[in-house]
Amino acid sequence: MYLELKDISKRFDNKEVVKNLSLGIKEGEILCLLGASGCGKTTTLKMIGGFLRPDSGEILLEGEDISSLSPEVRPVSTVFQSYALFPHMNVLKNVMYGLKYQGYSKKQARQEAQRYLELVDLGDYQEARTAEISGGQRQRVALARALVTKPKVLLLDEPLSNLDAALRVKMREEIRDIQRKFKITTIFVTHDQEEAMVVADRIGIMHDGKLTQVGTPEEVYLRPRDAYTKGFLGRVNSFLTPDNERISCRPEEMQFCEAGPFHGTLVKKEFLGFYRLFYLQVGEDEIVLRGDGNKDYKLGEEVFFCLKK
Ligand SMILES: Nc1ncnc2c1ncn2[C@@H]1O[C@H](COP(=O)(O)OP(=O)(O)OP(=O)(O)O)[C@@H](O)[C@H]1O
Repeated sequence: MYLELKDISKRFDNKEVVKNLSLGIKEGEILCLLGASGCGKTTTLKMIGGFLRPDSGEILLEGEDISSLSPEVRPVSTVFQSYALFPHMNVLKNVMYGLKYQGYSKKQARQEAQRYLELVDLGDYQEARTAEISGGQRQRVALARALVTKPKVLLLDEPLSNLDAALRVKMREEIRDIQRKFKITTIFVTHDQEEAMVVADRIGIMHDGKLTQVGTPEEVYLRPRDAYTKGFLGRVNSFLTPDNERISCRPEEMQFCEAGPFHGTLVKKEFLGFYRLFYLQVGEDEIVLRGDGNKDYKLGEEVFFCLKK
């Protein structure tokens, strides 16, 4: 493995936040760490970036232990949620700043920063102040500043969380394109499962300081190893049959069937264009079924459903 976390742990006060976590990242891949708020994603990323020291365990990059290197000399660049750009500097200076400790002459640093701004399609914005450009452009400046140092690993901590919904969708594709263009080994932290599915080569699901599963988006969604992973990634419908048997399955494994054998009361519905979501109360449980855009049911109606064969 290119980057290896070996049994790393981190505790704050009396709370163990990362617990004997081991993970291997392949060269050139983009791995998403996905998990609910507080599960330890950012702490893990900070240990890889050098901003926190693990209490135990090793971090190996190409076989060498980098755990004791400070962030400035570690061949790892981090883009934080806030981007941490300097508002008093223009775009070019912000990117040049990344090269400050790398022994470049001013002229070389300028040329290199310009080259990277071209690569992220911001060649025309060198003189702009960061306050004058859009959120998506600021994101690309932060990426250029991180990449200009030619790190071996790029760390992205919830990089899209400050953008509005439409821009998030656009930028996640751009990040993916930039990552491919630079073939840079990347770890991307998010709590948004759709974002992880779209961006990642592999996803590591984190829960309570541990990894529950690591695999391709298809593997973790279609073959979740435990109930937490299954419930976290996508939705699980769980309900009691008239024979008191509990059935748990994905919404896409169920359909409306006039003949039953199951039924529930329609309590909520959402029209989403080419499909609708119908929420049914089944005893104490609420489940959701997807119907096509044409077929509608009335609120309060008793509707029948079955499991797909
Ligand atoms: N410097 C610190 N001192 C004390 N506790 C901390 C510190 N940093 C993080 N924690 C705690 O560690 C736990 C994990 O935090 P972390 O930021 O790693 O989670 P996360 O999965 O990234 O969550 P989020 O998605 O909300 O950022 C939380 O309970 C948090 O309060």
